[in-house]
Amino acid sequence: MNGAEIIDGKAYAAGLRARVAAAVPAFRVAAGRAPGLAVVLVGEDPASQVYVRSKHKATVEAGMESFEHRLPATASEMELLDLVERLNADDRVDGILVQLPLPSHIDEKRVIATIDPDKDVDGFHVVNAGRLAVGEAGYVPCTPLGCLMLLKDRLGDLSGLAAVVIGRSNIVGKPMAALLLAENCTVTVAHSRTRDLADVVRRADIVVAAVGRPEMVKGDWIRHGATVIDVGINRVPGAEPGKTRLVGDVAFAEAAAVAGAITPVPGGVGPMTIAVLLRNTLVAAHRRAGVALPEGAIG
Ligand SMILES: Nc1nc2c(c(=O)[nH]1)N[C@@H](CN(C=O)c1ccc(C(=O)N[C@@H](CCC(=O)O)C(=O)O)cc1)CN2
Repeated sequence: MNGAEIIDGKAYAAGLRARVAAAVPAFRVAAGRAPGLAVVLVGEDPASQVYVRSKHKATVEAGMESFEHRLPATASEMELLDLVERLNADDRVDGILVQLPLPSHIDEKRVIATIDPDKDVDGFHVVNAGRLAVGEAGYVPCTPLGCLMLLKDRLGDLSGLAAVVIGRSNIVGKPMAALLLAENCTVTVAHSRTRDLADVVRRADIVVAAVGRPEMVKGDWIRHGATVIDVGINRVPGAEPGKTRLVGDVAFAEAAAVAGAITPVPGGVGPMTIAVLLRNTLVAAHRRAGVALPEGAIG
């Protein structure tokens, strides 16, 4: 029996995008310009092209200015670094995002390190990772911040809850753990070397799965009533030859039978990524222009 509440990330993301859009006109009046987001795509990765197009559309729909830069897959690291430096110096640009993954000849760390931390709306720069670790205001990576918003929307106060984050990437696992710790959860970060992973997960009130392995987390790993956030987006062969379908890192049907609430894939965490990007860009625009963002404007 499927007993879990299905957490509708698509609906929550639509609400957040509407709140961001509603706050833009007041910023335009106060600053005399729109918030600006620059997105850089290197190469022709099909999924990245879709995400960058969606970011442009969402930015324009929110009333912000979108600066899209596309470089060929053959672009040198130096060309990309020069572009990032130009965006750092451009006053119309509040947020800079370099779409990942980058072609293998480009050093991702070097590119991220070149972005001005105060325009780093992806929250990937070590300065922002450090700010998050010590509880200072900065920019938090969009996917984990989106997960936290969904958790707080369902559970309210997270204090004292046992949370397990499966995966320790710099982009999701580590910032997710820092965010949950800041909410006074007791946090365990599990990974490929964790022993008795199923038992570790069974103790959790909150499970965040971010490993990138299709349906790895089984239903009998989930504690009755737990809240399950599935960050995985894995394309696997579909029922018909030549077709594919998306699945998460959690075996959805099994887990939904025991969980209290669970995010679906698609339609769970994924749509939050772009909504939080707009939220971070709005925050960056206010900070850079020295304009106060009204309390509670974007939740
Ligand atoms: N610089 C960055 N690069 C990448 C990031 C990022 O946050 N910053 N995240 C991902 C890709 N991504 C945004 O860039 C992203 C991934 C997924 C979705 C989404 O809405 N997914 C849908 C399903 C989409 C589909 O059908 O394929 C869902 O889960 O419902 C949005 C954005 C890597 N790169």
